[in-house]
Amino acid sequence: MNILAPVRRDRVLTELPQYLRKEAALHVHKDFHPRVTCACQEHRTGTVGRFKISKVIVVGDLSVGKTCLINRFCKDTFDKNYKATIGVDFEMERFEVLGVPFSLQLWDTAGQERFKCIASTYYRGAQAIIIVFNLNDVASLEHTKQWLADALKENDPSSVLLFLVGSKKDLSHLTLAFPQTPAQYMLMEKDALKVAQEMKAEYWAVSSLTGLKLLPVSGENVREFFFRVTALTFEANVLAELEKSGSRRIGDVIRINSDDSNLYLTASKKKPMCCP
Ligand SMILES: Nc1nc2c(ncn2[C@@H]2O[C@H](COP(=O)(O)OP(=O)(O)OP(=O)(O)O)[C@@H](O)[C@H]2O)c(=O)[nH]1
Ligand SMILES: [Mg+2]
Repeated sequence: MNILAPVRRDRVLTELPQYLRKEAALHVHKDFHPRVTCACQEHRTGTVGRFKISKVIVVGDLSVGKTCLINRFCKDTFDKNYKATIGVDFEMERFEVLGVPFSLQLWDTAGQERFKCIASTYYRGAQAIIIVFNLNDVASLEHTKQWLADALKENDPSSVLLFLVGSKKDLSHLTLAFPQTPAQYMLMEKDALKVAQEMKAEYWAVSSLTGLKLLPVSGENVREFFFRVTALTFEANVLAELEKSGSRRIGDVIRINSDDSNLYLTASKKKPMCCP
C-alpha cells in the first residue's frame, strides 16, 4: 500500500460516530472530547497524525466471520466460501479525523486452534481489541471471554479499547437455513450485552453480507462500526499525547529543542485558545 496516497474521501471523519447500544457503549458523548477537538484545531496532536499507526486486533472463534468483516470494510467484498486464516493477515486503512491523518493496522487473526499459537504472537501492542462471535452460535459468545483473556495477556488492560461484535446478523432473521426466531435473537442479544458490560466492551451487531440484493448496501453496520473504532482509538491516542506533553511541559528543555518541538513548544509557550 502506498502510504503517501491521499486519504479516500469516504474515510474522512468530521464528527464522532455514535454507539449502537447505549447500555454497552465505551462512552455516550455526542462529540469528541473538547480537548481533542481543540488540539486538532491547533495542530497539537503530537505523534498522532505524523508517525503513529494504531494497531487493532480482531480475534474470535473459527468461522465467525472475522476475515469477511475486514474485507467488507477494506475492500467492499464478500466471499461466501470459507477459507481459514492461517496465522495472521493485516490490512492498513488510512483516515482523516478532524483534519488529522490517522492510520489503522487491522490484524485479522486465525480462530482455528492449530493456528492460534502463531496468531497470538501478534497480539502485542494493540490499541483496540475486537472480539467477534456469531450471533447464531451461543458457544462462540461463551468463548469470547477466553479470547479476551488471551489477548489481554499481551496488552495493557487499562489502556486498550474493547469491542464485542456479533456477526452474521443477516442469518438471525427467520430463514430456512437458520430458523432463529426473533425471540431467540433477542435472547442472544441480551446475553451479548451482558457479556459486553462485564468486559467493559462496546457492543455491535453486524452483517458482512450485502443486505438487500437490489440495493448497493455494503453489509450492515460494518462501516459505522469501523468508523466508531477509528474515532475512539484516535480520541484515546490524542488524549494520551496531550497528557504526555502536559506532564513534560515544565523544564523539558531536551524535548523542546528536539524534532518534537511543535508539540512541546506550542504546549508550553502558547496558551491554548480553546482548551478547557
Ligand atoms: N451469512 C453470512 N455469512 C457470513 C458472514 N460473515 C462471514 N460469513 C461466512 O462465514 C464463513 C467464515 O467466514 P470467515 O470470515 O472466513 O471466518 P473467520 O472468522 O475469518 O474464520 P478463521 O479465519 O478460520 O478464524 C464464510 O463462509 C463466510 O462466507 C455474514 O455476515 N453473513
Ligand atoms: Mg479468517
